[in-house]
Formats: sequence, C-alpha cells, structure tokens
Amino acid sequence: MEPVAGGVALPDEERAAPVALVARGLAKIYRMGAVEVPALRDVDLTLREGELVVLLGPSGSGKSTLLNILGGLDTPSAGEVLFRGQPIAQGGERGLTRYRRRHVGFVFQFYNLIASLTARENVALVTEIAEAPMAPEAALELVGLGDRLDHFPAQLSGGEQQRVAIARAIAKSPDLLFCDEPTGALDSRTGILVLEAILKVNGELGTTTALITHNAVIADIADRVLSFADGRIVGTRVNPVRHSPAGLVW
Ligand SMILES: Nc1ncnc2c1ncn2[C@@H]1O[C@H](COP(=O)(O)OP(=O)(O)OP(=O)(O)O)[C@@H](O)[C@H]1O
Repeated sequence: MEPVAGGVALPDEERAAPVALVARGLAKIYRMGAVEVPALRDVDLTLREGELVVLLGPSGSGKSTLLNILGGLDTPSAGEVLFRGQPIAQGGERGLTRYRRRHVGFVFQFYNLIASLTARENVALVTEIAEAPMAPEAALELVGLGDRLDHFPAQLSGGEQQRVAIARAIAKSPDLLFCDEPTGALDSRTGILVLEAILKVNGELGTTTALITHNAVIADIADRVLSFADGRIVGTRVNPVRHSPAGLVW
C-alpha cells in the first residue's frame, strides 16, 4: 500500500486498473473415443484493463485451449469466464458470437489472409461488419504498413503479413486482443517487428492483450507472465519493467 493525495492509503487492488476478464475454475477435457485428455485443470485468472499478459508454457500445456475459451471460440467442460462482470456464455451460442464480434480480436501463428485481396481489403472485410471500426488505412498505419496498403499477401514478407493480420484483428477496435504464438513462424528480427506492433496497439489503444508463447525470452515484454504446465498455471511473475522487443535475442 502507498499513500495517495490526502493521506488516504488504497489497497493494491483498488489502485490497479479495473478487471476486464475473469476465468474461474476452468477445466477442459477432450474426449477421443474412450480416451479423455484433460487439457485444462482448474484454471483461475484475471486480466486487467490495458494489461499485457504473456502465457508461457511448453507445447501441449493447454495454452491455446485456454485462449480459445477466453475468446469464446471454445467452451469449457467446467468453470466460467466473465467479461466486465458478465458471463460470456450468457445467451448461449448467440451470446458468445456477440462477445467475439464486439469485444475480441484474434491473431494466430499463421496469418490466414485472403490471397486474392490486398492488405487494405483484408482488413476492410472485418471493418465492414464491425460496430465501431477504425479505417483500414489507420489500422495498417498503426502496425507500420501505411506504405503497403495495396500489396497482396504474396507481395509481403511473413512479418508484414502477420502485421496485416494484427491490423485486421484491431480494426474493429476490440477490447481484448488474443495472440496465439504470433511470432512462431517468424525469425527473431521479423518477430520483433510483430511484437512492437502488438505493444503499440496495447499502448495506443489500451487494448487488454494476452499473448501465448513457448519462448521465455518474449515474456520480458509483458506486464505479467503466467507460466503454464500440464493444464495449470504453475507460476505468476510481475515484470518490474517491460522490456522493449528491440532488445530481445532468440
Ligand atoms: N480438439 C482437440 N481434441 C483433442 N485433444 C485436444 C484438442 N485440442 C487440444 N488437445 C489436447 O489438449 C492438450 C492441450 O493442447 P493445447 O493446444 O491447448 O496446448 P498448447 O500449450 O497450446 O500447445 P502448442 O504450443 O503446441 O499449441 C494437448 O494434449 C492436446 O493434444
């Protein structure tokens, strides 16, 4: 606790940013015929507004399963997720769709751009159905691609394509940005540019961001790091300072 103006001390949790997302008791069991694969086991987690959290863990530890459930792409076997205090599963499948559409942007390891559309058109596909979209040009400018608007994916490097995918995810002005191994297919120099774009979005738009990686070096860019193993969060660390991606080597 630290004193504030007027000499009144606030408990830590009241000085912190408001809570954006809460997961309580999440479990996920995949059933493969007679075999049950427990992918998540009793996961509790809180993301605060504007925070950048890295989920760090080895392959198969359940990170993607967790992110997909937090983003409403998949449903848990047990437990619940609350966005700004409301269960995201309220209203069933339609409620989940509304939550995903209005509030969540996703970035995956593979960019999933449409080859026959330019960078601008790939982003515009999303802004056409969004409620409060940014202009595609503004989203592309934010990720450093203002001079690549009319390039097709094949005319862009892997890192540039991933930045188009980030522009597409943020162009609908989501409250939450979920990135699943966004640098997994990239060399470190290119990966750093992608991480810089994600940090810029987080800083300038205040988008609450969760990023999955198995690369411990990348965890240094986060406010907070949640370590994952065997379907559980096994450690939490707060980084005293966030490192700039430019200084990272992997
Ligand atoms: N659709 C599915 N059906 C059956 N089992 C699954 C399914 N998806 C994931 N699993 C299993 O659940 C466990 C967790 O997988 P998950 O993809 O969440 O891990 P991860 O930490 O993201 O791994 P990676 O970094 O390799 O993507 C693994 O044992 C995986 O084989």
